[in-house]
Amino acid sequence: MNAAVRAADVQQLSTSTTEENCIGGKKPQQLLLTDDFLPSAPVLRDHFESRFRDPLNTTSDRFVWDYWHVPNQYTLLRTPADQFFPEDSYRELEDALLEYGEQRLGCRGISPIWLSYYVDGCRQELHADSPHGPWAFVLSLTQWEGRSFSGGETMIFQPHMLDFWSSFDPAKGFELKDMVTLVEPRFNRLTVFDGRYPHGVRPVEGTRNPLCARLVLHGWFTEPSPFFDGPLDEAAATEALDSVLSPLYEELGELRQCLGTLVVRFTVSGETGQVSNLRLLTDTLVHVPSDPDPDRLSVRDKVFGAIDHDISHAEFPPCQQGDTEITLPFVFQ
Ligand SMILES: O=C(O)CCC(=O)C(=O)O
Ligand SMILES: [Fe+2]
Repeated sequence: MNAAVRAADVQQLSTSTTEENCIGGKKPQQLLLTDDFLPSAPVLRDHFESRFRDPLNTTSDRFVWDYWHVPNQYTLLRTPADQFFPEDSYRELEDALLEYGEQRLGCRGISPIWLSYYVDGCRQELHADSPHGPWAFVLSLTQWEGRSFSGGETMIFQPHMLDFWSSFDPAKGFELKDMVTLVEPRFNRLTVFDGRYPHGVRPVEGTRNPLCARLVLHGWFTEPSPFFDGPLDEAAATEALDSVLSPLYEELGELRQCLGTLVVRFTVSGETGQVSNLRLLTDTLVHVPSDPDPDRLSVRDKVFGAIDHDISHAEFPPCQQGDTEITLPFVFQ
């Protein structure tokens, strides 16, 4: 088996699973890949190269790199991307990430973006980033094809590693590829993953030249928050939503413990105020393993069922100007 994933291999969120629920998926999402993410990626790459092309040129803009070394944990060179790139190029990058976050993840913010390069000896050992936001991202500017180093893949614990014994097979050997998913940082690939899973960057070996290094932009999507896209008056919509959400939150609070973020999106008809097209945008909801529920997926089904039922029956005020899309996150912590 090839341990590296291709974009096509990555799980897509199913929009329909159990008979009673319309929303929901069998498993939480862990990894989302988008190749050819940013049209201006070559411009960013060119800018990086222009700063290193002449190693004997000592203008002050060369002195922006932090050699970040935490013994046995992190070794890489990094700089804040907003100070490194020209304003226009940086704006394009930030806008594309914000748009992706809003449309695809229901997250309205991003953390400050780092630009990091990895030459021989650089790496990130296993760690988890849960406080930073529900999704970590890595946008690669690495010339991956024809690279002169080994390593450099993002490695992410496979979910069964956090529930080791229930899937343990004593008859089978077990190697790195069976424990982690390796994602190649191909040029202009956006890798988005649930940073709560232990993850890292495999040691880069073989080049000391920044022009040949692993080069990535990275950070976190933050602020899962409700937003409204359409003509419905936000104050009126909020009032209608609140009357559904109070009992729903109470109901969800009584369920067994879950951790993660669910984001749903639905359409409110301008004509009738009724809800349709309720769907799940993202889902990282996991059942807390120490909670003694023999059927560990059932709590997810209960959550989906409650949200589905209550949101589908919400009544919004009609709005002559047309339909409104509402995005609504549920954060379980
Ligand atoms: O560069 C990567 O692939 C992962 C980066 C990461 O995990 C981090 O910056 O926390
Ligand atoms: Fe990380």
